[in-house]
Amino acid sequence: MVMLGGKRVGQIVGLGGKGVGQILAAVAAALLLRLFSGPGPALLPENEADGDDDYPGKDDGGEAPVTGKVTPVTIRWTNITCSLSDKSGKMVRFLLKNVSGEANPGRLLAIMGPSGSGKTTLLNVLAGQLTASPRLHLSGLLDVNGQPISKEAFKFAYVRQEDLFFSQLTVRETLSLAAELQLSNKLSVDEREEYVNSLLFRLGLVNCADTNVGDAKVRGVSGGEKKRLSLACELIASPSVIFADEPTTGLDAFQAERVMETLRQLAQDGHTVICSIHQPRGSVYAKFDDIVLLAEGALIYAGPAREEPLSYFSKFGYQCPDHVNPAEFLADLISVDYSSSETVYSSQKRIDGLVEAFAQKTSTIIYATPITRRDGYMYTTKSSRRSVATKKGAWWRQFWLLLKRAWVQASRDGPTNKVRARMSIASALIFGSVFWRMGRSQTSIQDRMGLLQVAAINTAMAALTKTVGVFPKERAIVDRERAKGSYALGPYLLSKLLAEIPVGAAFPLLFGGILYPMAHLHPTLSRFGKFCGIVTIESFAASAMGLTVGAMVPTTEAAMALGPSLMTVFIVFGGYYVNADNTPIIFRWIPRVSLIRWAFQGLCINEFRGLQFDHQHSFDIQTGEQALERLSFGESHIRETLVAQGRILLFWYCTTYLLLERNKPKYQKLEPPPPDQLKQHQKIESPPSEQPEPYQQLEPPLLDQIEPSQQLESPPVDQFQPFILEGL
Ligand SMILES: Nc1ncnc2c1ncn2[C@@H]1O[C@H](COP(=O)(O)OP(=O)(O)OP(=O)(O)O)[C@@H](O)[C@H]1O
Repeated sequence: MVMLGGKRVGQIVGLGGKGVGQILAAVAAALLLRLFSGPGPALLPENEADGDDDYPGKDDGGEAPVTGKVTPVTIRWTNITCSLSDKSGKMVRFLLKNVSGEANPGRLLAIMGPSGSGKTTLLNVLAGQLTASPRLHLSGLLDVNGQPISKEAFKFAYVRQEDLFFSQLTVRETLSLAAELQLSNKLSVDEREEYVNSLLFRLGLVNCADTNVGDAKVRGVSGGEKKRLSLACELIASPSVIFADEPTTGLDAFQAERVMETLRQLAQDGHTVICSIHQPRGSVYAKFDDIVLLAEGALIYAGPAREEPLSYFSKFGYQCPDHVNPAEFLADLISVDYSSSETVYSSQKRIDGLVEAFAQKTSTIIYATPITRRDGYMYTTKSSRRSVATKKGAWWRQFWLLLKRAWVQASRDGPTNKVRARMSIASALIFGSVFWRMGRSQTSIQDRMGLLQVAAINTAMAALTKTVGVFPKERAIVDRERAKGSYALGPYLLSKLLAEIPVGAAFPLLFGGILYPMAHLHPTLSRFGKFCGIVTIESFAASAMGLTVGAMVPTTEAAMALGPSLMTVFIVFGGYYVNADNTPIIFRWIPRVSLIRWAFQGLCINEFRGLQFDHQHSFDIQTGEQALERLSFGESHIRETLVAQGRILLFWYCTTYLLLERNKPKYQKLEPPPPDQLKQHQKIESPPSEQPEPYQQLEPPLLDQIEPSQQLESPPVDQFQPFILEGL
């Protein structure tokens, strides 16, 4: 039995006591989705779909590292160039220009630079996470422990700027679930719990462990705690390298410091930590071991942090005044000052000079340690990001875990559920008042049709807007988790479908339960039951359509615009405004796929069949069957409309599946650098040195020490002294 947070999933989802019918339906749906999702992970690259992980000692029968152990990884990047072209293929600008550097285990490297300087781009390139675009061209070399690698060749964690979580789960539940999904059967329940506790402790999350993560609607943990939770989730698989994109953004100084301290400690534990950061305060800067300074995509400095960059720039006459935060000094030094045309010119000249100066010595990266080749320790592409989905039984295991999460998220989301309940009650009361206790007069026929049409529209719109409002955000989380190989798409979609049934059914039932007696619709219990069944299925079909819309477009705003527009088309062809028999041939297919039309048709058949109306003239409608004839619904049955709605629901679910599968994140390929740069690279790499040399002492600055007020003026480029680091 799957355990999480001390509760049995079977109990939580409440499937056990709901009867065989639900279970059979669940199994049938599972098999269907299983058919679509195939046996393995839905997202992993093909070359990862077979074989076992490679890890040191595997050949000796050793165990794969699971938790806690960190394999040291040195990453070196050389001549990374990223350019952007326009639609015609003409290159328009460089995002990164010949950037080289190195990150070592046990050290915290900060990529610093002004906004738009290329920090995130570089971080993404190093993590192999630069989103693919036909307009981007990326070249360069990336080595891991001295070996050229392709993507995903080492265990890495990527903590992104936005922290995305399921808001209704507590910190502990979030971490436990991530551990269960990622560690699969590698640890026993007790070991896993212990590991989660140790992570909570290590990242200072013990105090908020049982607090909901929260979101914009309901306050949960603080921004800093969220960031540390992101880190904790990423640390589960014991990554060698941790990438963090602007981890302090949006945090107050205290929280920012705590997050950076966590990163520093992780570096001290043996991880290679690389983060991008805009302008840290002095105490944060003091935590960095190495820094890379970027301006407009070009390298201005790469090497040890703290005093070294200050002494490096002082040799060009840029002296950091006493008691000034070095990070601020460096930020000012490499930023363009837009206050006037003169300052723009002079600051740009200064930056160009510094870029030029560093480029002249770029073959001499001034790191303290050389890369040591770990022979016989060849990383392969089958690394940490293997999915548990390839293991036997993993599909069902993922399904139950995700079902539990989806249920917790749906059932605990009090604010959303309250709003939905209020809206259902309010609209039922309004419609019930407008169509209060309809009689059997001739005019009541039109009223009945009008009411059934607005009931169908209201139900569909409520379900659609709820789904498009939340799904794009959830999709971002799921995309990230799937990119890590945590689970396949099939179990996710099926668990979501099943978990949302009880909550999703509650609102149309509430709506029907109030409206039906108020409007005095066909007063038999079985008709009332069928009315509720029709609107409930319609609500699920509209939700499924909302999922497709959410999977189709990138943002909630776009989904909010597209979803209702699409629904309007289905409303027009919903059977009330345009008679099915009068629909132009080219539009005949629309009523067939309109969930509004099938719901309306089902509701009309349910309401009118067997009803007698008061009549005075021979041309009056006397029976409900005659009314149905006028709508061209005379021949059909409720079962037919339910089957049609079921088909529509299935269609939207399958389309969602295919879209999610197709729109999975794709990353830009790193091409080898052009031959001239490659030659340069080979020159740097060979012969490998025995011992690193400290970089050669720079010539004394040609410029006299300048006054602090003049410090950020640019010295003439030709006066820069190139300096050579030998021995790499
Ligand atoms: N896919 C892309 N298409 C077009 N432009 C891009 C793309 N990716 C990045 N850029 C541009 O490249 C530049 C560098 O972006 P990047 O996000 O790396 O900067 P940054 O230093 O991280 O900035 P910030 O500190 O503001 O986050 C920006 O001008 C950005 O607009």
